[in-house]
Amino acid sequence: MSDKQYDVLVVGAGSAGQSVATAAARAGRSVAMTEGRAYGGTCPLRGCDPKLVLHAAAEAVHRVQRLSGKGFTAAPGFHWPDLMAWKRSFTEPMPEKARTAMREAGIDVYDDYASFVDDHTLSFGGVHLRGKTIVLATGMRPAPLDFPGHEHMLTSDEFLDLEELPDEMVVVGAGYIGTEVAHISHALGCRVTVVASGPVPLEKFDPDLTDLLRQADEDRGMTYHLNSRAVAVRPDDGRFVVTIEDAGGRRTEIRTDRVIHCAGRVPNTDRLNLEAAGINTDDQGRIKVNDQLQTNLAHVYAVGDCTNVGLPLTPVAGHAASVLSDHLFKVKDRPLELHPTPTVAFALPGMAAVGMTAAEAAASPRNIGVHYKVSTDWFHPRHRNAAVSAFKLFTDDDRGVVVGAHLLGPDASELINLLYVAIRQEIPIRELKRMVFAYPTAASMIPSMIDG
Ligand SMILES: NC(=O)c1ccc[n+]([C@@H]2O[C@H](COP(=O)([O-])OP(=O)(O)OC[C@H]3O[C@@H](n4cnc5c(N)ncnc54)[C@H](O)[C@@H]3O)[C@@H](O)[C@H]2O)c1
Repeated sequence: MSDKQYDVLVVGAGSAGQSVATAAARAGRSVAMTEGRAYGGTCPLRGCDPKLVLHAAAEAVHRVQRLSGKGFTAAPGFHWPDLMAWKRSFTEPMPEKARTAMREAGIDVYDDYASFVDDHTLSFGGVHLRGKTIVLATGMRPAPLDFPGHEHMLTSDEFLDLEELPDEMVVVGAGYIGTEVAHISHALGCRVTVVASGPVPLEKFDPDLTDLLRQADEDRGMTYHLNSRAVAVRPDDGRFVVTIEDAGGRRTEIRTDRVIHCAGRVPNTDRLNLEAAGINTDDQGRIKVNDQLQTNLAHVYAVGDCTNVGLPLTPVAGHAASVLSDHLFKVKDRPLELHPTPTVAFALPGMAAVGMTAAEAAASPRNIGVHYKVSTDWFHPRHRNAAVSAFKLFTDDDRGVVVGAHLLGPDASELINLLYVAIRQEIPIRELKRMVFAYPTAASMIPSMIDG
């Protein structure tokens, strides 16, 4: 028996949930939404925004460090608590702002975790609410770990709230989050050891570029333990000892101030009681949806990081939410357009990729050209005395277009967007080579990136 019925129930007030809820309200639907944590979700509170505030500071210091002896005579003074206060000026207003925006849009807002009672009914905030349509946008969180002492580690969320930057830290995991935490912390003065489960950091990026990044990191004093996993953590006189194990089973102990858990994330689906509704998930617990973001139940949709569609990235969630809103509120049906999706790891320097990967190029039956160069001595990186710069482009030589781009170096995070446009719009290579870009910018390297 439900207390009230709505046209649309939205679970999760991150960017995807807010976007669909607002579109529903604008379309005249009655809407209730609920959020178990603070309104706003990962990107503005525990992800992109606070990370970028820290990264901007780290990048500034890093650039000065690279120019030491080339005009700079001293490292800039740096005070972590001031940076945290600056970060909080972004994060702290967000929950109230987001919650108020939802209420002003006419949405009934709740602050609780929702769980299914039956396929049309959710329980939250002490009530049972029935939705004609239900949208799940619950996001992800740091994966629970099971090795002894894992509770002594700080999650990446907690790293973003540290009151003091430790002198030393061990970063467990070298995906996007581990790499970003490691680079930010190292640039700002922390001695960093990275425990990477694979042969390179950032395994989802191009292996040649990730190896170059690792070499540059080691040259400036970061320590990597590759093909290794953290298997235990124990407190030790105000510090911590991490036990790591390599692929051959050899164990090493590392003593450090803080241990940061960057060992993966899981979808927030376990509290939803999906079984009560009979909603299917994949083997990683992500909600299975079709290309209209519909689950196996016709009236239940899911969007964003909690689904099995697209990379767990903010712009992907934003695009999916907009496609779903148009579909649900009958503006128009349009396809998800997620290929290619540009992606950036905010390392120092940045790593970015879009389109065909090396593995896909090797397996492709097409005539694929590979244009790989270490470009550290090209003008743009050299002006900045970058430690490393490199690119790898894949071209479809029958069609004369770029199909994949992989970048490491200063301004990679911006340059990748131009290459995304080139790939998505299938701009002929002969056109790209004729374009006159502003000089000396990162973009001005594009015509020279493709041989021939
Ligand atoms: N800049 C960005 O766009 C950005 C930033 C952060 C996160 N994200 C998104 O969030 C997702 C999650 O990122 P992530 O970095 O948390 O996860 P990830 O899965 O990319 O990396 C986690 C790594 O930790 C390793 N690992 C697991 N247990 C370990 C252990 N005991 N010891 C050592 N290593 C261990 C895993 O093998 C994996 O390589 C990414 O796929 C990305 O899409 C994107």
